[in-house]
Amino acid sequence: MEWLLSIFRTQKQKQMNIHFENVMPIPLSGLNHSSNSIWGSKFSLLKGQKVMLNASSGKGKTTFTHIIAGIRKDFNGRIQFDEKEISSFSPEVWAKLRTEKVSFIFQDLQLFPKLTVEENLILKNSLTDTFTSNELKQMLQALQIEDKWSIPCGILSMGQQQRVAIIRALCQPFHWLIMDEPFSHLDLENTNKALSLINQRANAIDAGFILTTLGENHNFDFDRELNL
Ligand SMILES: Nc1ncnc2c1ncn2[C@@H]1O[C@H](COP(=O)(O)OP(=O)(O)OP(=O)(O)O)[C@@H](O)[C@H]1O
Repeated sequence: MEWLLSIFRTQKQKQMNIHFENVMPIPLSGLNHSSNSIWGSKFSLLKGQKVMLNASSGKGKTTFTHIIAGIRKDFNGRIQFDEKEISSFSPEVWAKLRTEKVSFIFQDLQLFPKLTVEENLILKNSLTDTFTSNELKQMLQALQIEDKWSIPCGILSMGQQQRVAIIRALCQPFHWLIMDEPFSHLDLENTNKALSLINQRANAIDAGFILTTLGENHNFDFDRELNL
């Protein structure tokens, strides 16, 4: 790793595993899937693993992330967070999970466009008081957008917005960080910096992450590669 940010406090947590059994989204169930596709198969993602899900457009990357986020329930099969089946979770359980255990970067980012970078970050960070203002600024600096602190997110470039969304997703405790094509508007240098930041934060808290991509090269040694 080329640089290290010193703000990430080491925090050991009892992390969770994710188990998949014969998961098949209903809209994709009539299609042919390759023999190494995760759809319809049985596998587990173990705590702390760094996972890449690589598939071409339309294969179901977003569907996969939305199913894990509890946003979509139109699938057959079972998914368990440790021994608990996610289809049984109430909205309250999902809300607690999303604050404390699973963080997401959705493809459409879901930033508040009229709010500044600072306001977008503080809104999320204040739920768990994970970082100080100064630490947030250091993360912006690490991703070369420190001059955007007071700028409304809606007028940033897409690549700048992606970097804000990445930092925002780090502003909570998590066992897993799920990211749907988070670097699609970033050049290689910024992709490497962002992935390094994510990895440092994940390592500090023993967390894992799942990153979907369209097959771009990442200068990173993933523990596991999944296909659709
Ligand atoms: N609710 C739905 N009803 C019917 N078909 C759907 C539904 N949601 C997704 N699909 C279909 O499932 C397929 C996978 O969509 P998805 O958005 O998950 O792909 P993706 O791999 O993320 O694509 P991209 O890389 O272009 O973002 C597409 O053919 C899409 O039209």
